Amino acid sequence: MIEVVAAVIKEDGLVYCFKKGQAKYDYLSNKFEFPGGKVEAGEDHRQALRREINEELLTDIDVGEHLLSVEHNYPDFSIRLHFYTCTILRPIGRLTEHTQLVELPTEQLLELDWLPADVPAVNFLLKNAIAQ
Ligand SMILES: Nc1nc2c([nH]c(=O)n2[C@@H]2O[C@H](COP(=O)(O)OP(=O)(O)OP(=O)(O)O)[C@@H](O)[C@H]2O)c(=O)[nH]1
Repeated sequence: MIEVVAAVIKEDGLVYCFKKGQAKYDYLSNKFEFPGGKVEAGEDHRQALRREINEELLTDIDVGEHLLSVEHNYPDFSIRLHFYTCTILRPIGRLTEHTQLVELPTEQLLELDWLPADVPAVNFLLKNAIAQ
């Protein structure tokens, strides 16, 4: 099981959604996801998330509360994906790994084509937004 961390960044009521480019497997390519990546040996989740955001968005974040964790089996590998709310500390420098950034109100998130493992997280955000 691969441990992966992902950042749910919300700014002025909008959620930051990132489109992947071409990936190793077609079923991962060009889908939307939350920025982040694999936890490396010796790192805790928050360290991993800050490192990944430094690399992918060329900026810094504060990692806030843990939202949920989900397990997903892709045809070729399995991940455990941990979502955290994050606050961005300065503007995004540049996208080094994604082809597009879309900022959407929570209610519109399901309009995007998400990685399958992210759909439970999007539903969680929706449910919480409605509950507020
Ligand atoms: N960062 C991130 N990865 C996700 C999400 N949902 C999801 O299924 N994943 C998958 O979890 C793995 C994350 O590892 P990674 O981001 O370090 O992957 P990588 O750079 O090696 O990319 P690659 O495996 O496509 O070459 C990828 O296989 C990615 O497709 C998500 O919301 N954020």
